[in-house]
Amino acid sequence: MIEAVGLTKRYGDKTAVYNLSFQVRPGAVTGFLGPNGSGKSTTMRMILGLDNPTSGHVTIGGYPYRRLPNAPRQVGALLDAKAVHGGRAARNHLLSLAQLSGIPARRVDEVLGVVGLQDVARRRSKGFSLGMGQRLGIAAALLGDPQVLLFDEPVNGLDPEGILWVRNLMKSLAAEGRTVFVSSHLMSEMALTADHLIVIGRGQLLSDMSVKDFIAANSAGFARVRTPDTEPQLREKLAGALTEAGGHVLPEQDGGLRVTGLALPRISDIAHDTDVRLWELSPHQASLEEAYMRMTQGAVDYRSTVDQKEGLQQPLPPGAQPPMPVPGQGQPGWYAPPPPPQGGQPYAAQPGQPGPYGAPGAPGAGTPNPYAQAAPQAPQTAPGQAPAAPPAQPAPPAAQNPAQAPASAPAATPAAPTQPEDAR
Ligand SMILES: Nc1ncnc2c1ncn2[C@@H]1O[C@H](COP(=O)(O)OP(=O)(O)OP(=O)(O)O)[C@@H](O)[C@H]1O
Repeated sequence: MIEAVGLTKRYGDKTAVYNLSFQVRPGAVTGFLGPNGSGKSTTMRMILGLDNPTSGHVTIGGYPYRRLPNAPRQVGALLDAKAVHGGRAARNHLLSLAQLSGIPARRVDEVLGVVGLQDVARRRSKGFSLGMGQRLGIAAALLGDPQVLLFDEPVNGLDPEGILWVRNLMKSLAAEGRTVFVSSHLMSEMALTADHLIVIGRGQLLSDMSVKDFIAANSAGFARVRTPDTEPQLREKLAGALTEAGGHVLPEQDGGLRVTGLALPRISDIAHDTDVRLWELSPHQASLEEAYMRMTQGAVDYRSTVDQKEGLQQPLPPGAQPPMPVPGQGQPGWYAPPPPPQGGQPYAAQPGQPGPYGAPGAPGAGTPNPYAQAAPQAPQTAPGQAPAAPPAQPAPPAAQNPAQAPASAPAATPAAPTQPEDAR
């Protein structure tokens, strides 16, 4: 098991990871998610003893990595697939790692077979494609047949066959009782691979729960309703009746309606009572991607301005803040994001009403939220709005202790060594 307690890492005045506590348990694939720059790699490096925490600690099986007896046999890691000597043949690269850890040469050939590189084992890795490099990094991680495995973006650059292979590999490693901790930005892939999720934003814990619970906590099911295309007035009639009955109705691009707050049989009864025929009435559950986007929306540091224009970012009413995640909690009652509107802002909330996606006010209202992004153009005092956001950077509660300044390059190196960030 990996256990982090109050893990904090500062680089000068930049807080990369702040007060992070979590456990990664054996027998499951635990996904590690967060927007760009949220501190995933920094956390992994601290787990592997490549960076020293500014405060807090992290252990593997009860030991800090550097004090683990025979660490390369217990922990395997893929942090940066490019961190290999390109002039060396793949097999020689693995052989040198094996020799350093007292691992027999036959294991090198075994792992080359496992990752499918046996035919190119004698080729120099500098000629490898991105995907072949990833496979070599995974082979290095598997070399010591370790109980604990960390993978930072393992499917990066892999083709669909390779992605499927990694998915099955992760699952089978976990099924053997190993601890598998894997970061990824590919939500659809994580939904298929991970059992449990740890989500961070701006270095802090946003969520620690099963994939199923994460989706349930950060989204709500909705019903899709379609009335006959040939009679648009029926759609308006039904939308009015559903709203009157307490439903929350959003138009969809194809002319359908997205309804929350009413059970399917009730929607059917209302349609019947108002004399509206239905062409569709179907239940829907948000995807992991939708739930993740909703959870992390307030903790994204780098966002394209084009995304907003194209509707890839959810539209908000003028002046409103993005929904604010609450560390360690889900956000019950949030609905799956609606499709991008066809121009205009059809979902604008009325002052004093819940947000356009059914968010019942700002989650965690009254609690300072370190993740909310400042929206400089937003007026802060209009009624019915989320409260003003605190500064974008998480504010450290205490001044940094000079005695705990970031350490210099560590001596220990995991199975797939990387250049320690501190040493750069
Ligand atoms: N050696 C360093 N010196 C200064 N700042 C650093 C250093 N390493 C990381 N950071 C900063 O710490 C923050 C977290 O970076 P990190 O690489 O851990 O994020 P990440 O979640 O892995 O991002 P990505 O998903 O883009 O890989 C970033 O703001 C980054 O710029």
